[in-house]
Amino acid sequence: MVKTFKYIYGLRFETKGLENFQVEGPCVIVSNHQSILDMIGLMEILPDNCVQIGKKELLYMGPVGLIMYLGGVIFINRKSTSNAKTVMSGVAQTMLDENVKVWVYPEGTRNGNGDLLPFKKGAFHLAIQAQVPIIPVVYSSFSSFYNPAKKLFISGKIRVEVLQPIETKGLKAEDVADLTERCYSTMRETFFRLSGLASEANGSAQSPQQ
Ligand SMILES: CCCCCCCCCCCCCCCCC(=O)SCCNC(=O)CCNC(=O)[C@H](O)C(C)(C)COP(=O)(O)OP(=O)(O)OC[C@H]1O[C@@H](n2cnc3c(N)ncnc32)[C@H](O)[C@@H]1OP(=O)(O)O
Ligand SMILES: CCCCCCCC/C=C\CCCCCCCC(=O)OC[C@@H](O)COP(=O)(O)O
Repeated sequence: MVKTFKYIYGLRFETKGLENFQVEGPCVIVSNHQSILDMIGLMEILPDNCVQIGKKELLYMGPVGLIMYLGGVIFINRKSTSNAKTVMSGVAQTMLDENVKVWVYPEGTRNGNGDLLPFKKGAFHLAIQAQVPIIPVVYSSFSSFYNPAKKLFISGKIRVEVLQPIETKGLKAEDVADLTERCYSTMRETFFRLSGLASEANGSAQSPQQ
């Protein structure tokens, strides 16, 4: 149902690389998060047996929270790193036992400023703990058709690219920072390419540590 909202809002999706989802077994999918419109983009390409990590406040959104709960969304408390870590280490085991893919928005919040925020590390810890590949997914910028500050919301096209899986076999906790950085720079480059933006337009690249 959420997927069909694209017709109401006049959104078109142009998707590339869906074959990259055909990995054996579970994986961690990471993607950029600009707005609630991402829920339409999520449903457009959602693979089977895939659950998302969401902030726990969403659980209290009435029927929407209930649907998410029944759909298997994993809720974390972002205000408590230790809670989020505990929940996510349980997820590593479950995804292996039950062969599920986990979708994480590594920016940790919505961000429509025409760039990617530095990535949080949870998704990368999760992939390394479970020793499963990471599949990055990038959605082009919505700014040409959707900008709440300018009261702009017209029809538009979203380019989506599912990138090649990044293996984590043999990586350890000390490799998380490097893995995060690699994913971030690949996704940021892809974001600018898909959005038709020059990377310099938004200042120099920030490393996830900054
Ligand atoms: C009307 C129709 C209705 C229909 C409805 C149906 C709708 C269905 C929709 C589907 C639902 C979709 C839901 C989407 C929801 C989207 C969201 O909510 S996005 C927001 C929530 N998501 C996230 O925040 C995920 C990304 N965040 C992280 O991964 C974070 O790392 C964190 C796990 C939350 C922790 O964050 P924070 O406390 O800010 O800490 P960090 O700086 O990242 O890390 C601190 C420190 O801890 C280390 N660390 C982090 N994780 C781990 C771990 N798992 N194990 C071990 N260590 C970990 C990290 O390395 C840092 O240490 P360092 O020394 O600095 O490296
Ligand atoms: C004018 C725009 C209207 C767009 C409507 C699009 C249709 C939306 C489809 C389904 C609605 C229900 C899904 C609700 C899930 C909300 C997920 C979400 O985007 O949560 C925000 C969270 O990630 C980050 O939170 P913050 O940015 O830190 O706070």
